[in-house]
Formats: sequence, structure tokens, C-alpha cells
Amino acid sequence: MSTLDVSPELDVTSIPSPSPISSGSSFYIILIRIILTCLLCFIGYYYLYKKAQSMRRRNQMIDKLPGPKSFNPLMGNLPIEILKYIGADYEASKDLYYMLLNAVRGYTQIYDSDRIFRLWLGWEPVVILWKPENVETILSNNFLLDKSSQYDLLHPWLGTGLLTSTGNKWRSRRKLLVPAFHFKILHDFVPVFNEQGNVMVDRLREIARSGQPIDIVPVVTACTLDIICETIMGVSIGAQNNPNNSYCRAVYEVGECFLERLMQPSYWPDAIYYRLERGKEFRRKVQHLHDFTMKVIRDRKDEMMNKQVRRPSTISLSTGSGEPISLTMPASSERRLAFMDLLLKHHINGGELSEEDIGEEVDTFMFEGHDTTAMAMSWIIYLLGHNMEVQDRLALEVDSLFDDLNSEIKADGSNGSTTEITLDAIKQLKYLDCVVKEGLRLCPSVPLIGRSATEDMTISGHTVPAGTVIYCFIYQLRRDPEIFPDPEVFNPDRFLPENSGGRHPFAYVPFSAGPRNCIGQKFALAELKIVLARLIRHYRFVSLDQPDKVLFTMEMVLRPKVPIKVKVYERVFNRTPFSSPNMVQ
Ligand code: HEM
Repeated sequence: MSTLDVSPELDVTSIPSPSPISSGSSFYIILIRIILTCLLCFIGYYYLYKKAQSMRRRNQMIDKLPGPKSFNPLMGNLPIEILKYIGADYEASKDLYYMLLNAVRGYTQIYDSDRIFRLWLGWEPVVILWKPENVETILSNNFLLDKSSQYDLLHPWLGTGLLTSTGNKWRSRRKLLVPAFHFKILHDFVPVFNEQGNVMVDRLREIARSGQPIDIVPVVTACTLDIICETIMGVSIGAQNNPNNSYCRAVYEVGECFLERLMQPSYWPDAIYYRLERGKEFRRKVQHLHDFTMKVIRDRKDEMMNKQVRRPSTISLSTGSGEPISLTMPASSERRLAFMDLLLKHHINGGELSEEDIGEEVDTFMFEGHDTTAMAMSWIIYLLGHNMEVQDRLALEVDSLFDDLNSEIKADGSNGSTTEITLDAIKQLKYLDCVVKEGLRLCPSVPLIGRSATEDMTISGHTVPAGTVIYCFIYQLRRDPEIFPDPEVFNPDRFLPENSGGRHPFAYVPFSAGPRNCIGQKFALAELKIVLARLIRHYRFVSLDQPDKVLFTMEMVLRPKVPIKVKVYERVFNRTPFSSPNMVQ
């Protein structure tokens, strides 16, 4: 018998007819649905209406600010040529960065009276200002701590570490991290600055003897990368001895992907970017860097917790493509204190930082701490290479640190017994201090500092509405002839105490100022001075390109558009003081 056979016959008359109650309830359901839909439409309409109203209000306020007329609502003030950069790679985007910096510089000439103007970048307005009083209003404001939205594109790489975080997270992190940059801790990093400075001195010897000009930027960058890896993570990557090192390449490539994305608004939405091959590649590379940081952190944590004694070892991690990234972990007995250790101690003692939190801070310091310093040092060498009197005067001052003219230099020109340049010794070099300050004035590594206005503000009598991104244009700030006469001239004497009194404190802020200033400022200055002193002790630099040929471009840091060509000459110490003929090629 089939199962169907046992089913009772369907008696249609037995189907209950809909009761008056159930038909009533479905009516109510329909009614409720209609009401809800109307309510949602109303809320949506009201939201859009309010949004449009506040946009209109914002736009009206923004348009009252000095600034060029917007070409059209889609492009704003962006030049039409920008369209040809859609889909362009990093190399091609370099022209775009150059063009944008030039455009902004051009506008600063037109709107010089109040030193404030607004630009429409597409449909988003930005305000650019460079008057010391206004820069002070922005940077010293304790409630204006949110960065511009461009920083969000750094989140996949740096998470929300100190540079990119906001609000309470930033406040608590900043409080926690400030002691790690205390002067006493800086002392522990001084041997690294000296050793890596010496490696660079050795590297340059070959170059000087070859007589060939070099692009100084990659040489300096390898040195600052070695320094930052050793001081922040306590590992050695040997970038100077192997500039093609896979870790360096990974860091550069991630930086390039970020810049490329920054310049391509179509890449901004995650939903689009991560579907593209470029986005997937970026994610893969970032993941490798993260894995690497976490491996170093966990390794070190193990060592600290189990009090293991480690022999020198190499750790490597696949990059997915090409050779693996490898770093040398020194033996425990040779290991110096690193910034990461301070955070790990806090973590192990039950502090609020997790391993992942330490990871994002380590990545942040690796990112923020090497390119800025590398460009500052490269620009200073370039400026010295055009100003021989300044270089001679600096060399005389640096020589005063050494016992005699031959100390540190053997007869064959190689390093003799090396003298460590200490922080106390550096304090004596007043002219070096002026040279570094003047270098950072003319070529500030960070040319723009962006903040997002959280409320309406009045600046120079103009209202800047809430939500607007405001940029302090550090690059232009220091070109004010009233504050810095002959602003384009490289003249370190303007920073001598007798010449700098009475200057507005916000007229010179290469490290920013106020609550969100550069936490690594003292670290950077000590590193710059020690490495520069080591270089000047051994070499004389001559810049080959005339200043009008070296064009600035504004990437994450202020870079030259073309390589900075420098010729390096060895100083020969025949017990005669430093002077121009006293050098060999
Ligand atoms: C010449 C070298 C350097 C220059 C010119 C420089 C400049 C700056 C500037 C202008 C800012 C503010 C950025 C902003 O508000 O958007 C900043 C922030 C920062 N810098 Fe530096 N920096 C240098 C070196 C370093 C070094 C060596 C480190 C770390 C070892 C470092 C770590 C940071 C961090 C973590 C921040 C974010 C601070 C915060 O938001 O609380 N910087 N730097």
C-alpha cells in the first residue's frame, strides 16, 4: 500500500473559512506596514533634507572664504588634466603630486593678504592657511585633534596607532607612549645612531673613490631604516649592506600602494579597491609586514617571559612572492633596549596594551620614523652641497669634537678607533643645530598638516564650518619674508639666539606643535645631528643640480621630483685644518 492510500480524502468543505478576526489582523498588518514605510520615507527624506540643508549652509559659508571659483560641481578646482591620471600607477602619480603642490603654491601668491584660502577638491572643500597666528589657533586647540580623512587610508597598514587614532584612544596612547621618548631612553639609542652613521661613512668611501655622483636619497634612507628597525624593534635588517633587502622593498612597496590609492579617488571605497588586483596586492603586502611585526613581538615576548638566553639568529617570513623577508635577531647579551621592549614590559605587567596594540604602534613608528628623517637628512646634505662656506664652518665645528685631526681616520682613510658622539657632545655643536633647523625650515619633511574641524571656527574673520578639512601649509609658513628675510636663502645664522628672538612661536613648526606634535622630535634631531656630524667629519658634499632643477613634490613627505645628484669627496687630514683644496676625489 502506498502512503498516499492512507491519506484521508481532502474534504474542501472542512477548510475553515477565514475568521473575521484573522482578516482584521492582516488588515492591521498591512496598515502598520504602510505607516512604517511612510515613516521610513519621511525619516529618509528628513535626513536628506537636513543633510542638503547643512551642506548648503556649509557651502555658502565656504564660498565666502577667499578662493578660486569652482570650475564645476564634480571637479571643483581640480584641473581637468587630472583626469589623465585615473588608473595611473605610483610612478605616473608623481607628476600629479608635483602639479598639486605647484597649484597650491600658486594660490598662496594670490591669497597672500589673509594667508587663507579654500579649494574645492571635487565636491569636498579644504581650507589652506599659513599665517602663524592661524596655525597656532589650529595646532594648539585641544579639541581639534581629528586628522583629515586621508589618514584613514593608512588604517589597513597602521591600524589606529598614535598617528592615526583620535579621541580617547589617542589620548590614552599618547600618555602611555610619551615616557618611551624620554631623554634618558634616547641615550640608549645613541650607539645605534653612531654605528649606523659609521656604516654609511664606510659605504660612501667607495662612492667617493669611484668619483661618480650619486642620488643621495636611497643611501640616506637605507641608513635611517636600519636605525629605526634597531631602535624600535631591536632587530637588524642590514639595509645599508643590502639595499635590495626584501624587508626594505616590502616597506617601500606598501608606501607606494598607499600613495597611488591616495591620488585615485576611485580607489578610496574599500568595496572597489579590494576587488581590484592592486588592492589585493596591497592587502597581501600589508599582511606580510604585519605578520613580520607580530613574529618579532612574540619572539621577544617569549624571550622576556621565559628569560631565555638567545643566540644570534635569523628569522624569516615568506612574502608570498620572491625571497622571504629576513631579519637578524642579536644574541641576548648584545641586545640593546628597543622601544618595543618598553611596550612589552607594560603588556607583560598587565598593562592595557595587547600584542596587537603593540603591533600597530610598532608599525606606526617604523612608518613615521624613517622617511621623515631620511628626507630631512637628504635635503640638508643637498643644501650644504650648494653652500660651501656653511659646510666649511660646520666641518670646523664638528672637528672640535675629536681629539686631533687624525682621530677616527687611519692613514688609508678608513675608520680608525671610532669616537662615539654623545648627546652631551651634540649639545656643544651650536652651528650644527642651526644648520639642521635651517634645513627643516627650507625643506620641511611634512609640508602639510591636516585637521578636521569639529565645530564652526572663526579664522582671520572668516567662518570655517564644522566638518571642513583644514591644512596648515608648513611649506609656505617658513617662506614669509617678514619673519625670515630672504626666505629662499640657506642661512643657518638666522637661528642663532641673537637673530631668532621675538619670532612668533608658530612661525617655525617642522615637527608640528601643540597636543599632537611629533612625539619622535628629540629622537629625530639626535639621529640627524649624530649621523650628519659623522658624515661631515669624513666628507665634503657638492650638489650638482642647480636649485631651479630640483623640484619639490608633496608625497607622504616632501621629496624631490628627480634624484638629488651629489658628488662626495673624501676629506684628507694632513694635520691641516679643513679647507677646500683639502679633499680628494
Ligand atoms: C625630521 C624628522 C621628523 C619630522 C619632520 C616629523 C614631523 C612630524 C609632524 C609634522 C607630525 C604631525 C603630523 C600631523 O599632525 O599630521 C608628526 C607626528 C608624529 N611623528 Fe614625527 N617627524 C619626524 C620624525 C619622527 C620620528 C623619528 C618618529 C618616531 C620614532 C616620529 C613619530 C611620530 C608620531 C608617532 C607622530 C604622531 C603623533 C601624534 O599624533 O600624537 N616622527 N611628526
